[in-house]
Amino acid sequence: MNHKHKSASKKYIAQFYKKNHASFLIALISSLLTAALNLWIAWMLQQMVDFVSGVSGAFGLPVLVWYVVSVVAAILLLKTMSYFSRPHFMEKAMRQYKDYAFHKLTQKNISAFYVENTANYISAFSNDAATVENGYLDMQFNILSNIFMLTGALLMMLMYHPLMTVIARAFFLLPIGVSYITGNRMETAERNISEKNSKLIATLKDSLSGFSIIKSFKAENAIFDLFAHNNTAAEQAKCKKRKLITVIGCLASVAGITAQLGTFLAGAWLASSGQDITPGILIAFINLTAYVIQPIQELPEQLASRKAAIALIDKLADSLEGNVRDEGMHIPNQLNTGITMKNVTFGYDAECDVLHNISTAFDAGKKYAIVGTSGSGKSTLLNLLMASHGNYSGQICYDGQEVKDISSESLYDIVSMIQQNVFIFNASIRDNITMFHEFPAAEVERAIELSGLSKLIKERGEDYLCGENGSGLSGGEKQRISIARSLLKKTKVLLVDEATAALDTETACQVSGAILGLEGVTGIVVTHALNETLLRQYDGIITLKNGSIVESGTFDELIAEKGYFYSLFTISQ
Ligand SMILES: Nc1ncnc2c1ncn2[C@@H]1O[C@H](COP(=O)(O)OP(=O)(O)OP(=O)(O)O)[C@@H](O)[C@H]1O
Repeated sequence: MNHKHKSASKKYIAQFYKKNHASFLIALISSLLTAALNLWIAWMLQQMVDFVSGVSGAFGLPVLVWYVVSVVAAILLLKTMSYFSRPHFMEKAMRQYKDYAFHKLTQKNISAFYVENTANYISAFSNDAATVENGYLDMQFNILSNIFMLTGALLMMLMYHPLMTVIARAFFLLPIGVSYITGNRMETAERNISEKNSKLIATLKDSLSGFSIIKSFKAENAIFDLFAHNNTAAEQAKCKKRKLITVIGCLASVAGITAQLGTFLAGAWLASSGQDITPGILIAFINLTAYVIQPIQELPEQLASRKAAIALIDKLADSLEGNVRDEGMHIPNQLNTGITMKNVTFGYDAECDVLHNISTAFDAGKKYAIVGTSGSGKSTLLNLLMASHGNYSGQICYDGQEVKDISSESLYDIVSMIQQNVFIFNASIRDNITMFHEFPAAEVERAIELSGLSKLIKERGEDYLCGENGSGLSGGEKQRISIARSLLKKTKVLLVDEATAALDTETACQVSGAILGLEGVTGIVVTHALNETLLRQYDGIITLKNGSIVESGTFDELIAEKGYFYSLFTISQ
C-alpha cells in the first residue's frame, strides 16, 4: 500500500470522531473510571482484610460501609454515563464513516464500474463494516480501559511492595511478546475473510439477478455448486481465523498463568524471607495480579482485531481512491466543431485489440449511424466516446480536447447515453425520467411525448412505482424511460446504443425520428435495424467490421458503392 492511500484511510477514521468528540470522551471516561473502580475495590478489600486481621491503621467499619455504598453509587453513575454516550458515539461514527465512503463511491468514474468488482463494495458496507464496528470502534474502549487498568494495577502493586512488583514484571513480559508475534497473522486472516466474502456476495448477486435464466435453463445445480464452493471458501477462512484466535488465546493463557503463578511463588518466597506483607496486602496483590494478567491476556487479541479492522478501512480507502477522475479539465458546455477520432486502437485486454486504427469525425449538430454485425465493436466505440476506458492509443477529441483529460462532470454535461441495459430505480416513473432533479413541467411533458411514454403515463400515472429494476415495466417501456431521461437532460451530444431494440417497429421509427429531429444535437446511434427511411436521414453511416471502419458515407453513397454495407442492408431486407 502506498503512502497516498495510507493517508486516505486516515480521512475515513477521522469520520468516526467528526463532531462526535463529546460522546466519545464521555464514553471513554466512563470506561476508564470503571477500570479505576476495580482498582478501588482491590484497595477496599485490602482495608477490609486488614481490619478483620486487626492490623493497626486500618479503616473502621463505618468508613468501610460508606465506601461500599459509594462503589455501588459509582457503578450506577458510570453505567448511566455509558448509556447516554457510547451508543450515540457508535451510531454517529458508523453513520458518518459509511456516508463518507458512499459519497466517495459516487465520485467515481463511470469507467470505474467497467473494471471494478462491485461485490467488494457490498462487502465493505456489510460484513467489513460490522468488523470495523466491533474490531475498531467498540474495541478501542476495551483496549484503553485495559491499558489503564494494567498501568494502575502495576502502580498500586509498586506502592504496596516494590520488590515483589519488580519480580512480577519480569513474568509479565511473556504475554506481551505473544501479542507482538500474533498481531500480523490476525490481520492477514481478517483480510482473507473479507476477500472470500466478496466472492460469495458476487455469486449471490449474480444468482438473484439471473434467477429466471437459471431456472429456465435448469442451471440450479451448477449455480449451487458455485455458491457452495464460495461458501466453503468463506467459512474456511473464518475457521482459520477462529483457529488462530484459539492459538493466540492458548499462548496468552500459558503466558498469563505462568506470570500469575510466578508472582505467587515470588510472594510466598518474600513472605517466608520475613518481608513486611500484611494479609490485606497479600489479598490486594492477588486481585491486582489478576488485573494485570487480564489485560495482558485480552490485549493481544484486541490489538490484533483493531489492526485487522484498520486493514479493512485501508482496503476500502484503497478501492475508493482509485478511478476517481476529479482532477480533469473543465470545459464549456458546448460543442462547436465536433468529435474526432484519430488512429484509435483499443482492447479490453492488452493481448487482443477490439478496435483497430479508427479514424472518423462527427460534426457538431449532425446525426450518425454506426452499423455492423454483432461483436464488431459498435458499443465499444460508443463507450470510448463516453471515456469508459483511458487506455486506448490515438486521439478522441471533443472540439480538439482529448476526452480523457476532460473532467467527468464537464463531459457528462455535454454527453448523455441511452444504453442497451437500462437501469430503472424502484421509484415513480416521473423520478425515473427526471432522475430526481427538478425540471419545468413543459420540458418533462415534451420528453414524455417525444419518447412515446404518453400512453403509459395516461394509464398508470406519473407516480406509478416501477419496481426493483423496473420489474413492473416492459422492456420497451424501460427503454422509453431511458430515452426520455436523455432528452430531458438536453445534452449537446446524444449517444444511443440500440435504444430501439426493445421497441416495436412503429414506436422504434417514431423514437429514432424524434432523436433525428433534435435540433443542434450531435447524435451517434448504434443500430441493428437497417430501416431505409431512417438510414436516409442520417448525415453519415459508419460501417464497422471486426473492429475496423470499412466504409462510411451517406445511405445513397454506401448503396452505390455496392460493398459491405450494401450486402448487410440487402441481407436484412
Ligand atoms: N468488458 C469487456 N471485456 C472484454 N471484452 C469485451 C468487453 N465488452 C465487449 N468485449 C468484446 O469486444 C468485442 C466488441 O464488442 P462490442 O460490444 O463493442 O460489439 P458490438 O458491435 O456492440 O456487438 P453487439 O451488436 O452484439 O452489441 C466483442 O468481441 C466482445 O466480446
